[in-house]
Amino acid sequence: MSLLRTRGLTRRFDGLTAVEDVDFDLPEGQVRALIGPNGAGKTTFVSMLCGRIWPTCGTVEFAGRDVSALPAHKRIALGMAYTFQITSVFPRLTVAENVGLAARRVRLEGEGARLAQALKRVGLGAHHKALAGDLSYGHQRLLEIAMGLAQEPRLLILDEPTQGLTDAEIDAFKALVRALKAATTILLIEHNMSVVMEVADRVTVLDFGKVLAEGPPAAIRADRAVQAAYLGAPA
Ligand SMILES: Nc1ncnc2c1ncn2[C@@H]1O[C@H](COP(=O)(O)OP(=O)(O)OP(=O)(O)O)[C@@H](O)[C@H]1O
Repeated sequence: MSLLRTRGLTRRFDGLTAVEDVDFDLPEGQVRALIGPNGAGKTTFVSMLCGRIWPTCGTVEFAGRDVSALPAHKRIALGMAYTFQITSVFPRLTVAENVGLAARRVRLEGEGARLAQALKRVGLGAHHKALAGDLSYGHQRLLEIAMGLAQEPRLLILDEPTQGLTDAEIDAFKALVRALKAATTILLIEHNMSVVMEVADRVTVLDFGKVLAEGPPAAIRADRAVQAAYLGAPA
């Protein structure tokens, strides 16, 4: 059974259709990469999954339930966690306080061991007392992932998690995704193809708001239509 499913998901902004009629199925336990050229509709699509923006039409189902009309905090309570380019990090709180706040959003008590574990998993264990705003950009990205993990989600949605990370941090991120895989379904928007090739079970390609291709990473990389979309040329 799909943990996440959309049918006919569409979003228009004024005259522009950012996401058009997307049917998407993500089985439990899978790591799925969502890729596509700039402006393809990736962030708009995942924003509708999370309830950050409303679709123009279409449905989102999560864990067998139609969540299309649920606001974001109710989807989080059902087990959907997401990161959107450090938008949820409070810079004047400590790293530990940020993770504790994230856990309490799903009414999980911020009990020390679990929160420490979330920080350790992303390699920030030694930084728990630091002010979040004093962390490097890459560390703030990792903190946001720890905040998601502290919610013990069934589905973790990551919007460009490796953007701004150093090579060493990217390697740590790849290891983290492999380690999480047994317990958490992951959907990640990713521009770095080495990350996609190494961690994704399957890849969905969006282009002009529509699904252009879906399949295993190696097949997607070899797909002429996908290559053409990135070059902006017809296949
Ligand atoms: N709030 C908005 N108002 C108007 N147009 C928008 C809005 N948000 C997104 N768009 C447009 O929708 C299209 C898809 O944007 P989106 O950010 O979802 O693409 P993306 O694939 O995530 O791009 P990128 O890889 O550059 O982040 C773009 O043409 C964008 O300009």
